[in-house]
Amino acid sequence: MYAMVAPPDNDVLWARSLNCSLGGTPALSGVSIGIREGEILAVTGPRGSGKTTLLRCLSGQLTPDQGEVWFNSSPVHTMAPLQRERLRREKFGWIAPEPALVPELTAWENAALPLLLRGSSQQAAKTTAMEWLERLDIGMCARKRPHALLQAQRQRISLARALVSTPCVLYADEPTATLHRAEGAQFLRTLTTAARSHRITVLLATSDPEIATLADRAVALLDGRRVNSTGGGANGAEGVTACSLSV
Ligand SMILES: Nc1ncnc2c1ncn2[C@@H]1O[C@H](COP(=O)(O)OP(=O)(O)OP(=O)(O)O)[C@@H](O)[C@H]1O
Repeated sequence: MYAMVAPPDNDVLWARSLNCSLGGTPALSGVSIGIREGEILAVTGPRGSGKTTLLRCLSGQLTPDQGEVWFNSSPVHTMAPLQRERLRREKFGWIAPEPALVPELTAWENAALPLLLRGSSQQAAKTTAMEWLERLDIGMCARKRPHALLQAQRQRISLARALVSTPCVLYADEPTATLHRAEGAQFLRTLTTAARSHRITVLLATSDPEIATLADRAVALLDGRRVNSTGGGANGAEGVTACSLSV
């Protein structure tokens, strides 16, 4: 008999024995993971190792074939689709490898979208979006449309859009994949600093071991399974430095 066990109290996200097949391919096989509140956790592994699938299962975008996903004390794996959608909208932020912005909207309008969709007034949404653009060093781009911006600026706008409603958890799926190395490093410092100063938990999927060192801890995947972790930022030393910055 399979007994359902509640997750540990100090884990904001917790998953047990996730199995997930996509188009007949086993993308995750028996993956268990716990993420503490405020932690920046890197999920590492080569292309096709299951990082995106794990983030999608943990964020309720994908229901695993087997296994449990808990967010605080709520079982995500048994939620109805509408409940999961509300959870994603209200508690989670997502940033993808490509900055998928609405081309007709300005930078601040793109960043404000989650607030407008939640019913915030135009003025309140604009004020908050502008604050986030300033914090992420792209205040000067606020009135420009995506086509007039550099890729690194566009990706910062998608970061502002992901953070504008101060989510509990930010899922960042290879967020620097389309940026040059130096831009990517700067972007990640901004992301981790903003997350730490607002106590936002981060799940950062990356195939780059160097990027994983910015995290507090790293878990590694290979062929859809957990393998020995490859480190993460020296017991949070990076975090201590970043916390002193005022983003
Ligand atoms: N929509 C899909 N249909 C069929 N197979 C898929 C689909 N999406 C992913 N897969 C397969 O599932 C496995 C895990 O893919 P996933 O995208 O989670 O890995 P990843 O580590 O995030 O890789 P990448 O860095 O390339 O995104 C791979 O074998 C991949 O080919």
